[in-house]
Amino acid sequence: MRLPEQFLYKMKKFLQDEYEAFLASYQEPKTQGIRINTLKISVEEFLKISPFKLDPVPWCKEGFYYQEEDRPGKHPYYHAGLYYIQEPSAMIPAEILSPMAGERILDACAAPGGKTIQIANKMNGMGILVSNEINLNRVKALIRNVELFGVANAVVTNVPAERLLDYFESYFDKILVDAPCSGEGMFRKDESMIKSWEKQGPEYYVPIQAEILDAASKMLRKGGGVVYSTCTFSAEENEEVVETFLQTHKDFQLKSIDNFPDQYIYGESISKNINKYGNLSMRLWPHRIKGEGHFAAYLEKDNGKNFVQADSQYQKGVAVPKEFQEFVEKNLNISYGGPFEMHGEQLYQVPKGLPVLKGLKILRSGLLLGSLRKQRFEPSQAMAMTLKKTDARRVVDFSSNSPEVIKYLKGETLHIDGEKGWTLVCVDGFPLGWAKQTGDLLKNEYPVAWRRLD
Ligand SMILES: C[S@@+](CC[C@H](N)C(=O)[O-])C[C@H]1O[C@@H](n2cnc3c(N)ncnc32)[C@H](O)[C@@H]1O
Repeated sequence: MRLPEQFLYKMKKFLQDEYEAFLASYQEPKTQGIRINTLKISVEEFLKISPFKLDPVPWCKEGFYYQEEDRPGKHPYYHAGLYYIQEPSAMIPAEILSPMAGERILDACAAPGGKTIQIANKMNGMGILVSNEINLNRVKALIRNVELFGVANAVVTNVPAERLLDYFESYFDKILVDAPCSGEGMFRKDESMIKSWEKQGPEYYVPIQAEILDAASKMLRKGGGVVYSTCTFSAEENEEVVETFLQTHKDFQLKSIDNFPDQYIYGESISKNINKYGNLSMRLWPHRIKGEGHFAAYLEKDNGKNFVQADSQYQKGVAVPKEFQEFVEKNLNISYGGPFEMHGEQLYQVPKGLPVLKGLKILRSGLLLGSLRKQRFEPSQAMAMTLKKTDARRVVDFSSNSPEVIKYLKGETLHIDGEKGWTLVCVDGFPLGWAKQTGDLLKNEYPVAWRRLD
């Protein structure tokens, strides 16, 4: 791997006696991890059925390293949303943010969604999660992940994070700014990042990072907190962004990050080499830990106002459509409470307490339940992925090593007898998607875009 000269020069100056160890880390294989999706299964239960040998990630109790030869993305449990594949050091920002059930959280730069899913796990379906991404292609991956991992309380928006300020001033309890960055911590994982760094290095990203962080500061309520994180090593994009922010935002202070062992997080020799904020922020270095590297800092707002909005201004829902009611009565063992919204022919269950979002580019307004077509309700894949096996009246449950499960994931029709109607297809008790039973055929309703090709 050919690392840019200018990058190496800066790292040598920065890391001093740790530089050689840092450089040697590029000879090591990249680290790979999964994080258990606790919206679907507890860590303890997953460990009982795990098809992989797993070693714990020290800073995230749901995170585990897997072995190089394993392919977790191919296993049916991945398609059931039981775990997210995530680089282990990328698990740290959401741990520091520490979102809780019932809070209002913004993930300002969210695609492809690893941290959004982690935040949603911690919120356990309660509260409001706004997941925003500027890039239309990347936001598609974000939506897919929100749906695959069974997140029901996320509103997915597709605007520059700064634009959200028009709608959410002083609204959020916590915000994650996992900022676009020069990606120096990605070189080992993805060599194409080296070329991109050569075109757009730290100086390109600093003003963008500052602007997003400034907008985030105004969307936070009094007493709220923003975690600023990057997957790059340059001090310009990390401690210096934080320092400039604190100089211009006197109502914020850096909160020390506790509960994480410092000796392998930043270390004496490095922190004395950066500004006074170095000691309060967190650095994961690839030569000190098993991970590709990350930066995170928690900025707390000790002033400002709380979001107050008259009830009349809250979004108005629609009455529950009778086609949906009929679907629920015929096919499910559960019921749904509102508020509901219709967008075109799509029916959503929206999280309670959103402000009026007229004019905002929203791609998902909470849980997409399905579509009303020709006076019939068709349930969505997103809905299937939020259900439990026991929630559906008709279920076909395959074992993870049965050939049928792969056939289903490839979109094939299956020859199976059963009671006519919508049927939830599961693997070892975990939903994968819908099928329609007609006579001795199970007609596949797994979305075309999700189907396995191999
Ligand atoms: C480091 S990545 C986010 C990774 C994501 N948090 C995760 O865990 O999967 C940064 C993202 O910010 C997006 N981005 C860049 N500028 C933005 C802006 N002004 N507002 C919102 N998102 C932005 C990029 O397209 C990119 O997807």
